[in-house]
Amino acid sequence: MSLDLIDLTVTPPGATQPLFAPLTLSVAPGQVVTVTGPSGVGKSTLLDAIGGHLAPGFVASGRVVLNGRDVTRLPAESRRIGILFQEALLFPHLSVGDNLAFGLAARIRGRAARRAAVQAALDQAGLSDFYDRDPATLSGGQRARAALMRTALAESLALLLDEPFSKLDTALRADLRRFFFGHVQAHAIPTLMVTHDTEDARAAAGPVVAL
Ligand SMILES: Nc1ncnc2c1ncn2[C@@H]1O[C@H](COP(=O)(O)OP(=O)(O)OP(=O)(O)O)[C@@H](O)[C@H]1O
Repeated sequence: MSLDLIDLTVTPPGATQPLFAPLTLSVAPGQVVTVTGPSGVGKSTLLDAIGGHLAPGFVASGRVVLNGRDVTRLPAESRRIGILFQEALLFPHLSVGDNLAFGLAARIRGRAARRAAVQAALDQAGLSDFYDRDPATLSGGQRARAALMRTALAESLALLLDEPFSKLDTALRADLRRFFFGHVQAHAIPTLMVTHDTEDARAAAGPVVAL
């Protein structure tokens, strides 16, 4: 799987200039490209444009190509690009485990096999006993970990991460980086990560692009 951006940029509502110079970039299968840049330059907006989630009034130009297919005009739900926002959201009406199982149905057949895959991810995230918990009862850090694991398990053709590890304490952060980047590599998922954390970039071990 590969992700290609061709002359991609975004102009905010009412502005005459795009936020950043048109970006052309190839993300190889399993590669993690880190995106940095000053506050307000448009890093989160770039991820929104790639995922097809731009807020009303923002206009993108250029192209987004996934596995050689131009997805620029496709709605977000047809792109199969997974996004992990800074404010990690879980579905409030599902248990933590069912949140992680969401999206697994197509890939892993059988309830027991799905439950085992989810439990393994929860164990990895230090959330072993959380399968049946209501997401509303989790701390911010626990929610961030669960959302990270849900994103890892979902069947995405590419992943976009916005400060994915910022809410986690140091020990867990190193563990989850290892898990997440290992997962991305094993499944050959091209990944773009916005971060201010130089340790994140080092662990990702891919190119760094400054907007
Ligand atoms: N509704 C809007 N109308 C016009 N401009 C907007 C609107 N919403 C956001 N912007 C501008 O879009 C720009 C890009 O914001 P974005 O959140 O993508 O930046 P960022 O690089 O991710 O910043 P940070 O590192 O602080 O999260 C900002 O300069 C912001 O002022």
